[in-house]
Amino acid sequence: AADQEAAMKDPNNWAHPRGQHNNQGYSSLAQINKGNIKNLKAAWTFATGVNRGHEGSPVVVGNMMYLVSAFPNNIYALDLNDNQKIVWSYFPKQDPSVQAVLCCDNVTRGLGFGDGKIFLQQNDGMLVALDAKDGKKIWEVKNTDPKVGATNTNAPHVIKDKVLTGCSGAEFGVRCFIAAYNLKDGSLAWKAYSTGPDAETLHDANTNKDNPLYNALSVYQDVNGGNKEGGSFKRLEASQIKGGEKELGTRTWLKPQAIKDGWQHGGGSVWGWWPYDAKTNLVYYGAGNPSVWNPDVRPGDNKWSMTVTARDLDTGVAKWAMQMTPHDEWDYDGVNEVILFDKGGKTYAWHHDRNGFAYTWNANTGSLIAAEKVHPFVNWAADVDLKTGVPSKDGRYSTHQDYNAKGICPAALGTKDQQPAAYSPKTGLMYSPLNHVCMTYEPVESKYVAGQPWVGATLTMFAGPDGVMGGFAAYDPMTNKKVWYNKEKFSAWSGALTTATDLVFYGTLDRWFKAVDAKSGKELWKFQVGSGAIGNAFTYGNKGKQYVGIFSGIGGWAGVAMNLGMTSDTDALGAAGGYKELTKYNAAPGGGALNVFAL
Ligand SMILES: O=C(O)c1cc(C(=O)O)c2c(n1)C(=O)C(=O)c1cc(C(=O)O)[nH]c1-2
Repeated sequence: AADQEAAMKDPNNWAHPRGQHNNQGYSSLAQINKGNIKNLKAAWTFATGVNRGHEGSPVVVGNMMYLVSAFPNNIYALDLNDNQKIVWSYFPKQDPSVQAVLCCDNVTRGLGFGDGKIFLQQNDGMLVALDAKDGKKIWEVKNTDPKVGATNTNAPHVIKDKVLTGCSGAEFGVRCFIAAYNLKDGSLAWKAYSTGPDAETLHDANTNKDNPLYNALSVYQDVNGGNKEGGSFKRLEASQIKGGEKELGTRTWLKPQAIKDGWQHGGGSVWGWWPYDAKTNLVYYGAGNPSVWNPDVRPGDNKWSMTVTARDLDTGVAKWAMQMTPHDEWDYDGVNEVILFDKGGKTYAWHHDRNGFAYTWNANTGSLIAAEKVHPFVNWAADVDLKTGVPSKDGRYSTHQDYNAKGICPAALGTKDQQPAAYSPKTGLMYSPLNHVCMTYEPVESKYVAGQPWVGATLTMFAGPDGVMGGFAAYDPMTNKKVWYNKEKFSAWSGALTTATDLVFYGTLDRWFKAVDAKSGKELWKFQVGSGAIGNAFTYGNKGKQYVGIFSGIGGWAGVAMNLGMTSDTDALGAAGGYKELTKYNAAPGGGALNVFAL
């Protein structure tokens, strides 16, 4: 959309959920710097009145800021030129029962802007276009159906003449997808499923042309019965793999399964942040775990769950797709954001996966340049083969029905979850919030009933070997080697912001909003906000002044147990036990507010 493109050229705006189409979370605003940051003070705050986890960030266009709360997804449009007066508000009517179908708290990750409209993806599946001027509804479409367990938590992404949205529900056996709607009238442009026939995953003869080995029917050999207790999977080497196969979205769901044609309930949720490269017209996104979490009842690689895909924006057809965790045994969703960056005239795509590896691809071809563990505690796999993208699994951490596998690192919520990393073109480094959590994982038998939870595993979580639950680290994306690492008491469940003055901002679950030196990680400033922060740090300019901000409001998977007062170790899929100390830092529940700072 022309107005969105124009807005993104002015660094005073934050017109995209991650600032720009490249998803870097970077701002060229430079008023706040290492010298004066000690003078950074609270400028204004805004309470959303909603006491659940607040993720994402507002969007800012000119003098207007648009923000959305956790369920029921109330929107406020504030005039930054008039003391943040409420110009309009929009309170959608949603059936409260949808809250029971959201797996990991009542979160939403923000709004989209473009074509004079504000786009809201409601938790209940409605995608709504509002007039940015007065909040009047222009169109709405039903994207997902909570009756079958499908919901939405992603921010709508406006790209050219389309708005993209996704699908959550892999804990309910939903067959998820990414969909593109036309900005003008909400008509469907294309929809690409994560599992199923090529005609529905939108793979064609040219998909993975540059890397035919990504199109393998099988990348592991069963050892001692594979899925059976005591069994495991040996990686096939590139020379042993036959590539160029078709229809893998159905053929990698082998039999016998818990449910006939498991791909029809195969998960592959899509709820991250999606970058776009105008040079190639490619949009990138990750798909989540295969349903159900019990791996024994879905033999095979379960494509294209756990996959990063690059699609043509106009047609939706996949240019390339690489599966990161074939035959997932741990819920290592591949949904985490992809970040695009340029180096030496080439564009690369970077992705810190839940499985504990950071991946760098040639953005255009999908060829893998580097894949490394983000932290040495990752133990389920030793390494990743750069030719095939396949990790070598360690049988000691394979999971099997009715067997409680212990000491698996990372835990299901990964070395990073929804919280997006940021890139600085000034330092050439990626900055990633980290979870430092390990788990026990016991797959159990579970029957599919439409609209009911279909998880199929019990887990407990605990701090990793450093004795802390989280951290924050900088990586060189050309090698994925760590440059510096700070420990955090809890997971850093908040998205990062980098600025032209080599500052990196992020929030913590124990209520700090922090700025560190991008070169060294040294802490330069911190402020205590009203509740744990799981939102994304962002910045904007107004009347010559730079502001930085962040939502506070504890929640998400890490905080949902605290919000609901759950205390048994396995509650909230293991988060209740793992994050029980959060109650020492947060008054339950939630506490949604926006916190904004300036010099
Ligand atoms: O499979 C899914 O459909 C699905 C959806 C979501 C979501 O929509 O928030 C999460 C997850 N899975 C998930 O695995 C996960 O770790 C997670 C964390 C969060 C969060 O907001 O903190 N959401 C989700």
